[in-house]
Amino acid sequence: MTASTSSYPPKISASLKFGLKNLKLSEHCREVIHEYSVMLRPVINNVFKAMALSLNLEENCFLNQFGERGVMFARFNYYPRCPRPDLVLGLKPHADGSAITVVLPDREVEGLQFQRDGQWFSVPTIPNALLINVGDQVEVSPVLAFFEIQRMLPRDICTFYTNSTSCEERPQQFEIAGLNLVCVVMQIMSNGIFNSPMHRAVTNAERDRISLAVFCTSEEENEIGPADGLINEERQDCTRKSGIIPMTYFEYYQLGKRPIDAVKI
Ligand SMILES: O=C(O)CCC(=O)C(=O)O
Ligand SMILES: [Fe+2]
Repeated sequence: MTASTSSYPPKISASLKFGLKNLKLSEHCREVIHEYSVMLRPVINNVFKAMALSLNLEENCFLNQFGERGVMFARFNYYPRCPRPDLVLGLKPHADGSAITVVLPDREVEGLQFQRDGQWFSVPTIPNALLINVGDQVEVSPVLAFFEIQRMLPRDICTFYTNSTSCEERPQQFEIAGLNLVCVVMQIMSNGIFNSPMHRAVTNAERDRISLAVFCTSEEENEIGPADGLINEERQDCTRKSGIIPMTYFEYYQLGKRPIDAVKI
């Protein structure tokens, strides 16, 4: 599997369309993804620390729950251009099930939108920036932090995108090392203070759009609970003890439900 062009997104072999289930990552792509995940770790650590400090908590309290071996899984999204974006679902409204999600949005094409007060707002493109979706503090506005990074992913990582331009075909997503049970960790660890915002992705009439979302979830065996200092007389524990949801994230997704609702008391 090789990138056949230096354009962004690159054109790829049509054979990918038939073999997504059996998709084997080339050695080089594995290395790139690994390198990217290693580079993300200090970014993630800093975000967790900043979130804790913003609540006047001990700076490692979220990080400790996330664990040394927190899990990351990557989703490559490809949204083919469509002459009637109004008729096409890009990525339907959802809240991520991760603790935090690091999104590498398309450099040039907008498409990601967040909901506030029932209205959708587009996230502007900022070249060479990562978007960290850490939920919103007052239940209405997403807190997005943009981190300039020195370099973007090498382009051939994009060989995993399908190359359909048909708007009948739903945008493709596939995961690497996906999880079946996902917990809405951040909302739980912060006892409902940071809420994961609803967001969606829309398609573009003229241009294809791509993005890479890396979902960071806590170590699988960790039991998640509100951080010390966040439960008091005014604010009781508002989630069930274990953050694990008894149904898979994607079953909720299909039903258009929010997984967090399953663990709220
Ligand atoms: O395509 C995007 O910019 C966002 C993708 C996203 O929200 C997701 O994969 O969960
Ligand atoms: Fe998302």
